[in-house]
Amino acid sequence: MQSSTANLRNTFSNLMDEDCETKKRIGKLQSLYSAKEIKNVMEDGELDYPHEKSHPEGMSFELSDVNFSYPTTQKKESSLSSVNLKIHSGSVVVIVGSNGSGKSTLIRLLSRLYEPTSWTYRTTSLRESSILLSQDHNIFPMDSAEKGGAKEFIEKLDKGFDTIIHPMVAIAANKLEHQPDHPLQEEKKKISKKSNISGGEQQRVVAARAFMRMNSGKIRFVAVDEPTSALDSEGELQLFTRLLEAREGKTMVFVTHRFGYLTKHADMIVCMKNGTVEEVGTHSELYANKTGEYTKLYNIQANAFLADS
Ligand SMILES: Nc1ncnc2c1ncn2[C@@H]1O[C@H](COP(=O)(O)OP(=O)(O)OP(=O)(O)O)[C@@H](O)[C@H]1O
Repeated sequence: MQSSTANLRNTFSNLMDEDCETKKRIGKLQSLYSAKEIKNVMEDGELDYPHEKSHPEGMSFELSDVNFSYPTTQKKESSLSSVNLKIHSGSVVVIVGSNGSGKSTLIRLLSRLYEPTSWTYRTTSLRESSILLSQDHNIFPMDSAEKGGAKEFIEKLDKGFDTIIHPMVAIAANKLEHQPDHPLQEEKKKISKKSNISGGEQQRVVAARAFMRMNSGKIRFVAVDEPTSALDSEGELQLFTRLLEAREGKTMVFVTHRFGYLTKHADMIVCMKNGTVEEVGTHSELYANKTGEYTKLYNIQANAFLADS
C-alpha cells in the first residue's frame, strides 16, 4: 500500500503582501515543510483563513509537483502524478478529461477531502470558506432554496418545505435495534416514511444548500464536481448561470464531462489525462491544437450531437 504523498500548497499572495506578521508565520511554517513531508506527518495549519474584509478575493492555489495515491488503493500508479498548477484568485476553472484521469481527485485535494502532508491554514477555517458540490452527497432535512432549482418540486410535495427527505434519525436508529429503550427509538417512530425524490431533484437540493452557505459571506472557494449529472438541460443551464452570477469574490472550480456553456465561460480549462495535467488554456487556445486531448474529447461530443440531429 502506497501512502499519500501529496505535496500541496495553497498560496495567498495578497495576504502575504498585506500582513507582515502573517508573512513571518507562514515563512516559519514553510521552513518546516520539508521536515514534515519526510516524516509524512499531517499538521493542521495555525492560521484562520482571512476574513472577507481583509481578503475579499477568491482563494488562489498553487500545486507544485503534486503526487497523490489513495491510502486504500491497490493500484501501483498514483491517481495524480507531478501535477503543477496555478489557480488565480477569482477565476473560473473547468477540469475535463476522460474517466479515471484524476479530475475528482484533484478537486478533492483542493477541497481537502484528502489531506496533503502540510498546510498553512486551519482545516476548520478553510472549510468555512469553501463549498464542495459533488456527486456523493447526503441530503439533510429542511434544505431548500430557489437558486438551487429546488423550490418548484418541493412545493409539490405533500408536506412542502416540511418534508423530511432522508430521515437521518431513522438511519442511526436502525443501528440500535437491540436497544429498545434508546431515546432515538422514539424519534424513529415519529418518522412515518421516507420521501423518495429523484436523482435530479436531490442535486437541486444539494445546490440549494450551497447557495444557502454562500449567504454566510465567508465563501471564497466553490468546488463543483459534476453536480449536474442527473439534471435536465434546462436545470443544468440554470444552475451554472446562477453559480456564475454568484462568482464575485470567489474562485470556482468545476469538474464536468459536458462541454459547452461552462467550458466557453472558463478563464482556464485544465485537461487531465492518466493522472497528469495534459493541457491548460482557454477553450480557443486548447481547441487550436487539433491533435490535443481537449480537441479529441470536444469533437467526440460535438460529433455525437451532430449525428443525433
Ligand atoms: N476512493 C478511491 N480509492 C482508491 N482509488 C480511487 C478512489 N477514487 C478514485 N480512485 C482512482 O484514482 C484514479 C483517478 O480517479 P478520479 O475519480 O479522480 O478520476 P475522474 O477523472 O474524476 O474520473 P470520472 O470521470 O470517471 O469521474 C482512478 O484510477 C481511480 O480508480
